Amino acid sequence: MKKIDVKNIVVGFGKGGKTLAKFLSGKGESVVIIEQSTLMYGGTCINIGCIPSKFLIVNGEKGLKFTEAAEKKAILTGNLNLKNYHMIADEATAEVIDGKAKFVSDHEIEVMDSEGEVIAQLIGERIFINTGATPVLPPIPGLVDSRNVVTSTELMDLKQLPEHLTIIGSGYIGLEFASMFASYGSKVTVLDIFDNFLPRDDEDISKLVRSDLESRGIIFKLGVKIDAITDNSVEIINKEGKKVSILSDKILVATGRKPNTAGLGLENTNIQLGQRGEIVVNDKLETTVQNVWALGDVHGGLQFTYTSLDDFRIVSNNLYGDGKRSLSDRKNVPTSVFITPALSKVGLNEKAAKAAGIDYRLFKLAATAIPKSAVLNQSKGLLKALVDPETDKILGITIYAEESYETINLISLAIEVGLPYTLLRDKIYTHPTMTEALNDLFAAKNEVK
Ligand SMILES: Cc1cc2nc3c(=O)[nH]c(=O)nc-3n(C[C@H](O)[C@H](O)[C@H](O)COP(=O)(O)OP(=O)(O)OC[C@H]3O[C@@H](n4cnc5c(N)ncnc54)[C@H](O)[C@@H]3O)c2cc1C
Ligand SMILES: NC(=O)c1ccc[n+]([C@@H]2O[C@H](COP(=O)([O-])OP(=O)(O)OC[C@H]3O[C@@H](n4cnc5c(N)ncnc54)[C@H](O)[C@@H]3O)[C@@H](O)[C@H]2O)c1
Repeated sequence: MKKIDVKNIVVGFGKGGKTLAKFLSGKGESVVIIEQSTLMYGGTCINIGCIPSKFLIVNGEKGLKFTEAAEKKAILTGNLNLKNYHMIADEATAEVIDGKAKFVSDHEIEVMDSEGEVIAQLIGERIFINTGATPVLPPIPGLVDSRNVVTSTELMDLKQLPEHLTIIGSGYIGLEFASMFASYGSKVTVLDIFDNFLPRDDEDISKLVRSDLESRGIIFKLGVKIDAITDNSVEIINKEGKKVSILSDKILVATGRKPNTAGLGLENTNIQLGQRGEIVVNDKLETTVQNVWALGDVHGGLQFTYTSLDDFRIVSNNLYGDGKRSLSDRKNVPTSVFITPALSKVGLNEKAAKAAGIDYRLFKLAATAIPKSAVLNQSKGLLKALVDPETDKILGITIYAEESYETINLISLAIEVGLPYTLLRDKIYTHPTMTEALNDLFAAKNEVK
């Protein structure tokens, strides 16, 4: 068994952790990164999250057969996994240890192999926890016993397209996978305990998204109680109190992801957990134990690859920069749900502005007015922007339109630096692009009075 005394231990090969491991080894410091699964070098995003799901979404839209797309996806993730492994393992002062990490005290960690055998004992001057999140499995009778219940990870690895896919949860994963599998030809039903579809979006946007998804054959049953799951059906009680059985050859559970701290041995430390099992951190991502930090999904809050990457910026800035970067700087984080077309947002929408009592001017444009929509043969969608009546600064935007996942980053920057909307309205953009919609969106004729 190895005994290692090292300056830096990174627990989990996630986005924030691997970027930090590379950064620290680049400074010539000793770093050990511990990863429990060889299939997960590089973390959730590249192996079982963003990249494979977006690859399948894009290829479904292009009309590829599911089995062919799934095979190509496996090659892509395999290559990325290997590249990520070498990115750290090839560094002179870094080492990758395969196994599950468990704290035995504040700065001591044991690593176990798949049989639970301890294969290494480590003492780290600094420890960075980056263990991500795992799917929440609601206590629905039959859920754990059904042979056909899957998480997003297993669903993406199927060899055959399910004929009837039922999805429990209408959040990010639920909607992206509904859109994806509808493209491949599955009959998709989406269930949610809440009746309120896309509860944080403006009503005109959420109604439009729902009717567009329904027009592609996706069935929504919202505000339902899921009574039981069998091998081939989901039994629900609908809003009218009637029992309904939904034929399903696969059932995707997409009811949220919780911080992954199970088995990490935090009970052997002074690292505090919050009410939802998240590692409690301060504004600089320090845990309640000195020289132990937490990055990414495991500390609660937003669950995105790009926020985990930003956690790396906070930690590295505090270790080696001016120490000024913190979680409170994280404002106007853009988001995109990769349905077809994509739903992207940054800053305030009408709902949030009204709730906060913030005055706004509203601009609205149907995506059909954008020339590039015709080029892409996708004219569905709606753009809404809120502007401060006093300063002309943009308060927020919702873009439900093709390629909004690109355009949103420009608006996020405009909000960050406080540009007036007139600058975006009058800027020269290349043509034909979805971004040039900003010329039109902010035109006087599109202000809603
Ligand atoms: C299907 C899906 C699609 C998604 N799509 C997007 C998207 O389009 N855009 C986006 O920004 N986000 C997306 N996300 C969310 C995003 O993937 C996560 O927020 C992000 O990957 C979290 O990264 P992380 O740094 O917290 O850790 P992770 O990347 O989750 O890495 C944690 C690592 O720690 C390892 N680990 C856990 N416990 C231990 C232990 N005890 N010992 C050793 N190793 C351990 C795990 O095996 C894992 O490799 C998606 C997620 C899913 C599931
Ligand atoms: N494009 C992206 O950036 C992207 C894509 C996928 C995932 N993600 C990240 O992954 C996280 C997890 O995604 P998710 O979709 O699992 O969670 P989510 O929180 O986005 O949605 C969960 C949904 O499940 C519903 N739900 C909860 N319990 C239920 C129950 N018992 N029965 C029926 N419905 C129930 C909720 O009402 C909600 O609509 C997201 O929050 C997001 O941060 C991001």
